[in-house]
Amino acid sequence: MKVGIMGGTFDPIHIGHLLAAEAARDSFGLDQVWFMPSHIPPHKEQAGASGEDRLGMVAEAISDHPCFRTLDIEIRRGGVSYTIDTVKDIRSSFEGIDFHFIIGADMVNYLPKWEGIEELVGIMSFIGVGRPGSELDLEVLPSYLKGKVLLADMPQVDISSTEIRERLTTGHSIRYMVTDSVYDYIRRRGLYGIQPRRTD
Ligand SMILES: Nc1ncnc2c1ncn2[C@@H]1O[C@H](COP(=O)(O)OP(=O)(O)OP(=O)(O)O)[C@@H](O)[C@H]1O
Ligand SMILES: O=C(O)c1ccc[n+]([C@@H]2O[C@H](COP(=O)([O-])O)[C@@H](O)[C@H]2O)c1
Repeated sequence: MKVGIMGGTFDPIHIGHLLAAEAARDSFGLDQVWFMPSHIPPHKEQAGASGEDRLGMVAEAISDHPCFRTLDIEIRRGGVSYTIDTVKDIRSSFEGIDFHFIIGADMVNYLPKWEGIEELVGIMSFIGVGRPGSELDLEVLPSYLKGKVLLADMPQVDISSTEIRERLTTGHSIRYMVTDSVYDYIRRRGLYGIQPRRTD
């Protein structure tokens, strides 16, 4: 079985994440994609929403896709979510699965700085997708990453969780940047500084 892992902070999950996962699934015939929110993201500020809410939003966003699942291993483990630790854990729990880690172009360029990256590429490959604002040039990657990053075509969307949080705190619409179900979750829970309110 071929599984893509879509790791992220998902603060909140948006359509860029969903398109990336679907492009990877479609391009490489993945049987499933597991969405895995980090607890504390490495090399980035701690998320604004709790792990429970970020996992809840992910579950809402992917509920209608037959091949998408959530994976709460990093939220449960706590601490800083280094991918090398996670991959070693899941490798022993899910023997025989061929794992591919899905990342946007910004993360492809950042791969050489990942903890234990040389060991990590010996365990699994990466699927990279384009993202506006980040040049995707595999030629500039160090030799140990050559052939380890496969590319999936996706319609590029210039959306980030940062922009969504900023729009919410300044009272602007985020409709269509996230699924309706995520929008409802944010309103129901009063996340990112908005007043909680019923959505029914
Ligand atoms: N619009 C997008 N297009 C393609 N890939 C994306 C897009 N947004 C995020 N990704 C990728 O999804 C993964 C998880 O991203 P993350 O949850 O940090 O979202 P983000 O929008 O980059 O968040 P933030 O703005 O808070 O930094 C990363 O590999 C990232 O490159
Ligand atoms: O292990 C690392 O050193 C590492 C460094 C940067 C990012 N990652 C992982 O890459 C995924 C996307 O990261 P982010 O910061 O865009 O949410 C997420 O699963 C992170 O845990 C992992």
